[in-house]
Amino acid sequence: MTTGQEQKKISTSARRDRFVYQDDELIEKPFNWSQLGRLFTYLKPYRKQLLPVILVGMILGTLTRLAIPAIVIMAIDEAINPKTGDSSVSKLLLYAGLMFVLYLVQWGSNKYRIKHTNIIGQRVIHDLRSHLFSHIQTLSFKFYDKRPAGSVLVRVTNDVNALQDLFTNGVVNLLMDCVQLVGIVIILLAWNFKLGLAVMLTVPLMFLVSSALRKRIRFAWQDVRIKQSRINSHLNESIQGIKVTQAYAQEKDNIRFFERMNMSNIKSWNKASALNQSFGPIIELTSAVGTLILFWYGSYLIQQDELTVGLLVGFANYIGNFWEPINRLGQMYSQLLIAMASSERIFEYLDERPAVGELPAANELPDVKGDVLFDRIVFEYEAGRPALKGVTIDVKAGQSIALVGHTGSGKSTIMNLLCRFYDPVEGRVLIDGTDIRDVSIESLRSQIGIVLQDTFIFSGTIRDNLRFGRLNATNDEIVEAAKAVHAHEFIMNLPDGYDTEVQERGNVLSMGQRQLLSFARALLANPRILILDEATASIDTETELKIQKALQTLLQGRTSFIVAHRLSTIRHADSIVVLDHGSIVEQGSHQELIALRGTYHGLIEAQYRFLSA
Ligand SMILES: Nc1ncnc2c1ncn2[C@@H]1O[C@H](COP(=O)(O)OP(=O)(O)OP(=O)(O)O)[C@@H](O)[C@H]1O
Repeated sequence: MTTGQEQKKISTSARRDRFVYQDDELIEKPFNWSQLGRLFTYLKPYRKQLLPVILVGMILGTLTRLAIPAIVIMAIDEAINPKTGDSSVSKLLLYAGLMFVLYLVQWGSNKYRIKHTNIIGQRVIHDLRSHLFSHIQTLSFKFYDKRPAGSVLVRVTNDVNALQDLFTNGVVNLLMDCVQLVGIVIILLAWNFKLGLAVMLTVPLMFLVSSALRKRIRFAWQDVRIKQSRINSHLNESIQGIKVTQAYAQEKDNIRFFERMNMSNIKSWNKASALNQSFGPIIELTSAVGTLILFWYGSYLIQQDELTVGLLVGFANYIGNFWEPINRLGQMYSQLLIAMASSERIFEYLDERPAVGELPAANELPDVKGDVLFDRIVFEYEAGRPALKGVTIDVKAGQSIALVGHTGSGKSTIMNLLCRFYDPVEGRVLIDGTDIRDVSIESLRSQIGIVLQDTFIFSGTIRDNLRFGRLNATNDEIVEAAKAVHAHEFIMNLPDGYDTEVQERGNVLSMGQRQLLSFARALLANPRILILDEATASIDTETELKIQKALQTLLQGRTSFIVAHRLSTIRHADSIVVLDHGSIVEQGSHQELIALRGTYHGLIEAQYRFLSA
């Protein structure tokens, strides 16, 4: 089946399913040598450590391995069955002693090689994983918008792991086997050209047969990676969405879906593994034919006096050593194919540039006063679907601006642009007259505090989570910030107060408590510009009243943007911007907009009707 057909099959079957994971597709590319070269650049920092491994482990190991059959030949032809003179026990003992020393050297060099290639290999894997992780940390929201978290996870874990074998012993074994093969070929041809050529007749035949297999093996392993990636994506989603799944009693359906994915993964793995194993019999067959030729033609040459018995035994010995590396090279090739499939996926991420880039000469944004201008902003997440259509908002330092409008009208998008999570397609965002694209992202974001709709609580203590706002905040400052937003009380009621451990996403905390924590976090950061996105949506009326006061302190002297559905919370804003389908339809104070009796008035009325219904 062609790759195109396979791709089509995968995407149509995915579309029929309830969950769709389509980010990974089979990639049809020829074996990519430059990619292999790129992979090996990770070995560069370890050149110095590699040199002794190559010299001692590889060359010494290979030389001794090649020398042993030569000693056997000498022992037979000179000590056991010499053409002239009698057999000699002392000579035999000498050769036996020599062989013992060679075996000892071989054992030592192997031990040294295995130990050091493992150490270097693990370091390379560590470097690659760190590089990948730090790279994806810098990628923009746009990158994450398109990919399920599980799929990103697989690349940093499974795909990097898949390179482990290659780097721990693969590379060195590959080189050793190549050197050994070349050595054997030269020795055999030099000893007896005709016999050497005859026993190697089967090699081209073997390559011909196995090359047909290679492409299929590469695709098969790529397919396995894709299946695993989908399993991880689904697993991640299932864990994140377990509450919704259980609330809608969809567990059985989820289990069935997972089972199908799991089964399909096994099938792919079995297929790839079977293809892999088909290398073995090909090698065995060619090896058997080669040995047959050796003894048949070899005995003929002995009869013709062109070969000694010792040389025939030596040939047999070398031939055994000849197929062994070829067999390993075959396995190594499969290993290489697995590694190529994974590295393709790793490099795809490493080549991804942040959609929001930084100019090479980006300056630090100086301490800001807080003037913000959104200047004729046009923005679209996906080409052709504008989320903002020419929005201009002029905010003076210290003002509070409320953004209201129907769901999907573009409120959060405006805030995303202020933080440079995305860049506008047209127009610019200025802070104190400076285009935010001209300054470093870190200096920009460090001066903006955000309380997002989805408050993320990291694994760690409450104190650590608060300190996320400002890493060098003292314990007293943390408590002060928590008190200011009325979080102190509930924190002190937790089993270990500020030292209570919370888990990822803060499951032990209520939504309201999580929001209070993120208020305190923002307060600690003490930014000149503050964004509260739906900040009060999950807080009960009593708590809301409490924090209204705290918010006033929090907002004082800062430029603030409040995105809120609860219109009661934004009454006191200096200006209210009403958005509709990505455009500003009204702007003014609460009183002015009420008097206008337009969209804002309609929103207030609707909310009032809803509350009193
Ligand atoms: N990551 C995204 N990728 C593609 N489209 C998006 C993305 N985020 C938002 N949109 C689209 O952009 C438009 C504006 O979304 P935005 O989140 O700014 O609305 P909002 O006014 O904040 O809505 P809400 O009040 O529901 O939070 C919507 O049509 C939405 O579907």
